[in-house]
Amino acid sequence: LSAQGAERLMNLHPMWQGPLAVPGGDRQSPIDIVVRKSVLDTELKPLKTTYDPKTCQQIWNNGYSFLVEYDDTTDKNTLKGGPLQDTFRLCQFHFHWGETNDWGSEHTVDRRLFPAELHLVHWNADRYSLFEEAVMEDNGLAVIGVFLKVGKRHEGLQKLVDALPTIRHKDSVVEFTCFDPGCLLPANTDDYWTYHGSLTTPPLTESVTWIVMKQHIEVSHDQLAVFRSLLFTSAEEEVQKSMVNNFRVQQPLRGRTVRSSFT
Ligand SMILES: COc1ccc(C[C@H]2SC(=O)NC2=O)c(OC)c1
Ligand SMILES: [Zn+2]
Repeated sequence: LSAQGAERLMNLHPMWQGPLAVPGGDRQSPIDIVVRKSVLDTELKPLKTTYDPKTCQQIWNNGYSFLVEYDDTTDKNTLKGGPLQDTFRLCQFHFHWGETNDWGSEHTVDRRLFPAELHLVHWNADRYSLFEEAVMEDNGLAVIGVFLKVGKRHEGLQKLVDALPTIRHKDSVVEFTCFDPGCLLPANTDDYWTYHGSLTTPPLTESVTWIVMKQHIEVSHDQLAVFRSLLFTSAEEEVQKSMVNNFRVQQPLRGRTVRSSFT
């Protein structure tokens, strides 16, 4: 199925579109990254991430995806460098995936779809005191995107996969501790694309500096199948809907430049 096919399919799920036109929406996400149109920026620094697994708190199903949340009241989990001037704090990570391995990512690279995409969400702790404030500001958030491919089993992911059956329904939460989000980053984090965009779910605010890794990570078919066993619906609802295709379709570039840290 082509990206267009996935797009047609996506339009069956209006909830993922959110308002089609966002007021002044000229920096919406996700986008297709056209590699040959990206511009090398030699000023881009390597990413610097410091994550403390002990600050992992809980994993929960929010009815869109599942989130792993961290204590972001101190500077224990930080993202610096790359395109960023300030220090950003990790607050959560989550994924987007398809109903089959043929699609599922939000960003595409030369129209190539991946089966899933990881988002590590950070907020600008130098300028704001709360995530909720930063979400509304144009330099408020930095999200690292990592593509997933189906291949060998990801040992570090298994602890998270084993917790998913305990949060099958929307709004279920369980304690989740000692998880190092760094284990989900690819070996090479020096090569990435970066551009200014938005949240990919409502409220779609244009507050995100996107950092999309060139190198993907691999997970097994069975691990990804467990993602698809989650449900969009809460326990009370009579019709249960499996949590799949929770991605937004690519948005117009509107003249933006995608910079690359590599040639
Ligand atoms: C009210 O604040 C919000 C709302 C939604 C999201 C999640 C979106 S944004 C992304 O990258 N992927 C997603 O699914 C968020 O994340 C920073 C922040
Ligand atoms: Zn996301």
